[in-house]
Amino acid sequence: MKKRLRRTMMYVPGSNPGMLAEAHIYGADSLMFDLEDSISLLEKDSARLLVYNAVKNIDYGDMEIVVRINGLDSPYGKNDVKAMVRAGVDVIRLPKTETAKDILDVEKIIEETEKEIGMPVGTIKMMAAIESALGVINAQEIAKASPRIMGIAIGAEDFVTNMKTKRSPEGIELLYARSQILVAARSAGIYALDTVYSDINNEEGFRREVELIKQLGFDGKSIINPKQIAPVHEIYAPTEKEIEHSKKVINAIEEAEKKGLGVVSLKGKMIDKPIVERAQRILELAKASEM
Ligand SMILES: CC(=O)SCCNC(=O)CCNC(=O)[C@H](O)C(C)(C)COP(=O)(O)OP(=O)(O)OC[C@H]1O[C@@H](n2cnc3c(N)ncnc32)[C@H](O)[C@@H]1OP(=O)(O)O
Ligand SMILES: O=C([O-])CC(=O)C(=O)O
Ligand SMILES: [Mg+2]
Repeated sequence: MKKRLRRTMMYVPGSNPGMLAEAHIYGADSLMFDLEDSISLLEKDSARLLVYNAVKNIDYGDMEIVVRINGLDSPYGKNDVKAMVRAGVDVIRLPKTETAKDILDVEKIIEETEKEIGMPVGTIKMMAAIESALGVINAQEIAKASPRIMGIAIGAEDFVTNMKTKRSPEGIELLYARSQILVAARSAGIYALDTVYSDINNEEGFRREVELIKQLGFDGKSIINPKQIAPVHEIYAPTEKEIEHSKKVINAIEEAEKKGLGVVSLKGKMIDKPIVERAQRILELAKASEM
């Protein structure tokens, strides 16, 4: 699977033609067209058609196109899946995923549609949003349910509702779910995406949350507004100091390897395999951030 940066995945309501037409100009890493909770029941069918036409006709370039479908327990889910495979989206995101079976049921329709239109089976990737206690408990089986799954995400608004609480600035109510989702994603070797921050004018609060989720280990965040792109990219970018240090680590280990050593010290600190891996990741992120 192509390695991508997924620091920002921006929701775009599928019912808004203006936003669908312009969403790619702001520079998010991925766009996520929504057919689920931002769309009223009256607009479900027209939004599906709008998103289908947008994906078919607008040149989004290299940008990753994700579509959040409605669940198969709704009257819209099956048609959403079929239309989005036909449109040729990169990723179908299933909301409110609770079990591996939820994934397999959607995958079956994806595969049938791929075969119908002569698309190689496996082309369309999947993503699961985990938004309930049951989903969190089953995070590991969800993450491993299919080789199509490129990542899992937490959906905190639904999750806190299910948990009979609400979101706080510190996010203590999300710590267990975030950690569980991260561990599940890492154990499956896939991406982990954090949830939306709804207060779009509170930049300070947003930045605090982004610092927290970066430190926990998330690859990035679902966002809802172009204003949220720059702070995330800025916070995820490695500092000059980190880049310089990482280069020294790589040089030191290369020198050590020439001498047949697996561990060396750099300015009195031990350098071995995990530290080298971290340095490599920082340099990859720096390259991708065009630093
Ligand atoms: C719990 C959940 O399920 S969350 C996921 C579902 N929610 C969503 O998808 C909501 C996505 N976000 C939005 O619809 C909007 O950002 C809103 C309604 C929250 C705020 O909208 P606005 O008040 O218009 O925001 P703002 O004034 O910052 O917009 C500035 C520009 O960015 C555009 N824009 C704003 N949000 C988006 C977006 N998500 N995607 C694309 N373009 C956007 C606006 O159209 C506007 O463009 P213009 O200057 O050409 O007119
Ligand atoms: O994906 C998200 O973060 C938005 C969402 O559905 C939720 O929070 O319930
Ligand atoms: Mg939700």
